[in-house]
This record gives sequence, structure tokens and C-alpha cells, in this order.
Amino acid sequence: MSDASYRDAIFSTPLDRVASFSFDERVVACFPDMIRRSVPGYGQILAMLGLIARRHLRHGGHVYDLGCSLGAGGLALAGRLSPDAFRYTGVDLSPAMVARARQTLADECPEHAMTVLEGDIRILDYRPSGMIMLNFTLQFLAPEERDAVIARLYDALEPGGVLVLSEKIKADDEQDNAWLVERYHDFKRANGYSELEISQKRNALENVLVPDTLTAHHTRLARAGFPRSLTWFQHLNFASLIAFKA
Ligand SMILES: C[S@@+](CC[C@H](N)C(=O)[O-])C[C@H]1O[C@@H](n2cnc3c(N)ncnc32)[C@H](O)[C@@H]1O
Ligand SMILES: O=C(O)C(=O)C[C@]1(C(=O)O)C=C[C@@H](O)C=C1
Repeated sequence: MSDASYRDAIFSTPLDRVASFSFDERVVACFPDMIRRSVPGYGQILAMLGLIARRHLRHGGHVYDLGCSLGAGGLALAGRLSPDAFRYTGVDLSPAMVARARQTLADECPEHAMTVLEGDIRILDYRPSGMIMLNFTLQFLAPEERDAVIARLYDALEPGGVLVLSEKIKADDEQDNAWLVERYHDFKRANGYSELEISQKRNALENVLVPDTLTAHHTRLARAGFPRSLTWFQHLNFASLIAFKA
């Protein structure tokens, strides 16, 4: 890999005031390590994206990766599909993420048609697409903004198109939710995060990453017009859904 990646130590020292989490230069520099150690099943979800595209995307179809960060979704597709099989557009609001994603995709898959736009998925002028990936991004939008974005993605999808939506989730039942969150913290401990890192990150994400329940996600997808959606992956309080446009 051309992009140096550092171990995530952002919340490892006591901070007087824990600022709200943001995708700044410091997060970008350690992002591959952070997401791998913080999202249960992240690698498994990425590994399936190419297989889903092979089944659902017509040859040469267009794919969006919204909130693409360093372009991991694009790399996953390029690993499974030939250059003529798809065109990829990653979109991210963070200039530091966009710069690194462009460099990584150019270095790692020079033969593929990969574009990365700096933009806001809430106001993007979407082009018709066969597949849209929204991996751990919707959770960062204000809850009242989520319906409108999903409705616009439904409109952008071509007939037969699919939306892959991966999210941190909340369980419907409070007791179930507490168990999942406790085991999620065990997962983080097992991946080398300290108590201080876990609690400071939790504070930084408060009101920034607001998870929905799976029920809320499926209901929203139906409201936007998707006739069918299912949860195809769940590991603790992280899940991935797929929604089909008729
Ligand atoms: C957890 S990361 C996504 C991880 C990435 N999809 C992956 O698979 O590696 C969330 C990303 O969403 C981006 N983001 C948040 N709000 C956004 C918005 N309104 N428009 C575009 N990108 C946004 C952030 O800058 C960040 O890079
Ligand atoms: O660390 C956490 O508590 C998380 O929720 C993980 C999570 C995410 O789900 O997006 C939060 C922020 C970073 O983008 C990477 C991973």
C-alpha cells in the first residue's frame, strides 16, 4: 500500500475536553486501523460487496460509494470485477479522506474507472446507478435528514438496482441493546483499546453517530419505495442490509 497507516491512538491519553468526533487529518492517518479494530465484521462486509455486485450489477454499470472514506468499497469491487465491469464514484465530505482515497485507488487499481468526489451526499446531484453502497455513513447524518437521502438514492437507482446499507445499530429492546453494547466494548478491549480509549471515543461520538434500530432502517427503506429489503449480515451491534428496487 502506498498510504502509510498508523495505529489508532487518538483517545489514548486523557483529554480535558473530548471534542466531537470528526474525520480530520488525525483520523484519516489511522483510519484503516481504527475501522478494522472498531467495526465487527468490517472485513467480511467488504469481502461480500464484489460478490453482490457480480450478481446484481449489469456489465459496465455505475456504482456509488457514499461516505467512501479511503475508498475501501472501491478496492473491494476492483478486487472482484474486471475494469470493464463497472464504473465507480466514491463521495466524501472530508477533503483529507478524498485526497487519500484518490491516491490509493490510482495506485492500487490504475486500470479501473474510479472517481472520487468531494461532496455532501445530502445535496449531491445523483446520476442513474445500478448499485449504491452506504457503508457506515448514514449513521453520521442527523436522524431527520436520513429519510430524504434514502428517498433520493431510491430515485437514482435504475430498475433492478440495489442499495447496500451498513450501519452501527441499536436493538429494539433496551436489555438486548445493553448486552450488545457491553460485548461490543469487550470486542474493542480484545482489539487492544483501553478503558480510557473506549470511554473517550464513546463521548466523542455522542450525538454525532446516532444509531437506528433495524426496524427503523427497514421501515425507512419501505417508505422510500423499496419493495423489499433484508438484513444479510449482523455481528453484535453492526449490521448490513440490502434493499432491492423493483
Ligand atoms: C465511518 S466512515 C465510512 C467508512 C467507509 N464507507 C468504509 O467502508 O471504509 C464515514 C464517512 O462518511 C463521511 N461523511 C459523513 N457525512 C457525510 C456527508 N454528508 N456527505 C459525504 N460524506 C460524509 C465521513 O467524512 C467519513 O469518511
Ligand atoms: O468506535 C465506535 O464506537 C464506532 O462506532 C465505530 C466507528 C463507526 O461505526 O463508524 C466510528 C467512527 C469511525 O469512523 C470508525 C468506526
